[in-house]
Amino acid sequence: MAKGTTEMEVGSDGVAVIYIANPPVNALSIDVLFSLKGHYEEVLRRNDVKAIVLTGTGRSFSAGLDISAFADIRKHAGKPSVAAIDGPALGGGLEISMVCQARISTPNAQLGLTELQFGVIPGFGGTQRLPRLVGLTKALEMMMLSKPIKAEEAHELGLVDAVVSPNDLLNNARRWALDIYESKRPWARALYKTDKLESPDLAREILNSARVQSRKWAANLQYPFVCIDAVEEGIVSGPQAGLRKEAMAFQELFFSDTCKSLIHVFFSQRATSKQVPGITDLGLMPRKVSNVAIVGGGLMGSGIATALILSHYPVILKEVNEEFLNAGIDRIKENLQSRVRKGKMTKEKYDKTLSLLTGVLDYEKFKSVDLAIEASSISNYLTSAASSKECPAHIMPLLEIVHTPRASLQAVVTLLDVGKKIKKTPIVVRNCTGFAVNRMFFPYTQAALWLVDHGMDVYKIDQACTEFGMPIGPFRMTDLVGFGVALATGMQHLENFPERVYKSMLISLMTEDKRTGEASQKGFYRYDSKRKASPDPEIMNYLEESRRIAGATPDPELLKLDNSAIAEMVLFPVINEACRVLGEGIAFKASDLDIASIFGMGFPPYRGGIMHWADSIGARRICAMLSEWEMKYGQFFEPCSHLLERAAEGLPLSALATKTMNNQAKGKL
Ligand SMILES: C[C@@H](O)CC(=O)SCCNC(=O)CCNC(=O)[C@H](O)C(C)(C)COP(=O)(O)OP(=O)(O)OC[C@H]1O[C@@H](n2cnc3c(N)ncnc32)[C@H](O)[C@@H]1OP(=O)(O)O
Repeated sequence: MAKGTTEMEVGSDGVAVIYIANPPVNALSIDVLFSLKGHYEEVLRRNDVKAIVLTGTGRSFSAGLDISAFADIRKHAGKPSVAAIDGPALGGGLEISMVCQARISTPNAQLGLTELQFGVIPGFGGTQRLPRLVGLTKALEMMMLSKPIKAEEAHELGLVDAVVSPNDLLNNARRWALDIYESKRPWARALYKTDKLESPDLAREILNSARVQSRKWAANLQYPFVCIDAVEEGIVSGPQAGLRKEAMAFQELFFSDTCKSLIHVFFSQRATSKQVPGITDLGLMPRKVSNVAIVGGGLMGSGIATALILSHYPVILKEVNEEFLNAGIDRIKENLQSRVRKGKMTKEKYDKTLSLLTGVLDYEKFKSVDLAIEASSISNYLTSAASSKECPAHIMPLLEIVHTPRASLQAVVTLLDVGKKIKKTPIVVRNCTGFAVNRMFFPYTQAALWLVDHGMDVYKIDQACTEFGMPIGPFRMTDLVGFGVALATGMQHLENFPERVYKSMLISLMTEDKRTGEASQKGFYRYDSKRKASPDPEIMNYLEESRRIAGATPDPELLKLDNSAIAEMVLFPVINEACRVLGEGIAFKASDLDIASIFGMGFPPYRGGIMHWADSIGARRICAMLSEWEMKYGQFFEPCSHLLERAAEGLPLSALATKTMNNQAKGKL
């Protein structure tokens, strides 16, 4: 079935208006592009058509290439085209508008070449036209950051020729197109503009600076550098050469694993709140939430309160006594003041936001709230919103909504809506120790401690994990969260999963000597006053004592492992635990765990998330490696049934195994 099309109407003024019609965002599917090509060929043949306006149906010009398709577009000469832009014009959407001779937009247009968020580069001429319309520096910034700009800035830069009201958009564009047709306005062709381009020497400096910047955030990635190379080719050898380099590079990148992974993340992130079986498919609508009450003003509660008042929700914060309440309010003030210090918030906005907060010591005002969130340990009668304890809730992009048996489905649907409104990515999980993120990643530190007790170097393990793409290694992370949290979390898991907790004494030994992580300026690393971490030779004493207590002897085989193999030995147990979380029904779908791993633990998005990455390796290989390690080193590595079943059947980890399907059919699950 065709996915989208273009529609055309020719007015008595001789202007053909072509509408891109592929709701909801007018993505450029193959059907749309072929239809667009057909309409352009038709208007070039028609004598009653003097000029063309290209626009989108609904409130979107176009969100760019339909990222499940690949297409090509040819430039059209002969009759002037003007793009009439309302809403997003992103990726290929902006690119086809730059092929037009002019662009008219409404004030709420968003214009950007956002392809790098999918691991590709602009493929419809954007690497050549955007620099020539807005200058090299701004063009590189927009492409590297995948960050759209608003109409006003686009107009100042010359990307948009006029900004008009939505009601005047089409008529303005028609008039503009006719003016070009009647030679009252220039026939502009962005591809050959040069007035915005910097001098060759300055351009070379700008391009190299972009490469240096990209190395800081994209050390493991190729596509940002491929984009810069395509831009440079056009500057050095001319726009046609640049187009050729861009087209070849785009095709190669579009079929890469990185692109597939990033597209998977894009759709999975949107699916976390839309496809929750047994919850979002019941026709329940989110209740209107005008104000929220929070029980508990600790790190979690004050973070949630901060996120809510930043999104303009009035919040009632309840604590057990004046001291705790003031402490909670002070945490929230500090969270806001930090934004003021960083220039993200004005003093006026600070005052206005803080005025939304009311502190109470009883439940009297709870009678008038629409939503209550418990962020302490009082009960599971309410919907408990928790995220990884290592990061304040207003910073954490992930919101784990714990669907306890007593939490109403209505409350969950409403919290999903509130979660998105406070700019979080919500996932629904069932209740268990550590919910999804902390449970899945508990083995991250455990496996690392096991490797260290068997002779491996602490800093080599961290380096192997950061080379894999994790933001920080397990030991640097343990220093960051603090040994108190690490020990408390360890106790929780030991109580609930004793058969698969590795009992290392290393952290306890260090804690006895007041080595408790970054806060004490020494843990696995030593920290200077600016929190810069350096390896600390003093930990050797603790390592030797820990190895002695563990009765572990250094394994020569382990010490030969390269960094890629070390990362697998740390992360395959994480995959194993993720499979348990999925198999036990704690998580509703594998893609939710992908999003949880990325947004909750910084798992590299360009690998698609923990389960997507696991499926790129295959259940069979992961199972075989874990089984081999279990034979050699013990139960910590024992593959779970979810993994074993899929390995046996050669299924992806996200698939329902035959046994599971049969059990469900018998009502056993
Ligand atoms: C030719 C080359 O240059 C390559 C390209 O063009 S690559 C594509 C570049 N495009 C983008 O980066 C834009 C991606 N989309 C967005 O940023 C946002 O969707 C939006 C700003 C356009 C709209 O945001 P919002 O209003 O929040 O709505 P959603 O994000 O939820 O999107 C609504 C549904 O549309 C689907 N969708 C969005 N963009 C695309 C796309 N490019 N291709 C296919 N589908 C797209 C999205 O998944 C939502 O679908 P759902 O089923 O409703 O969940």
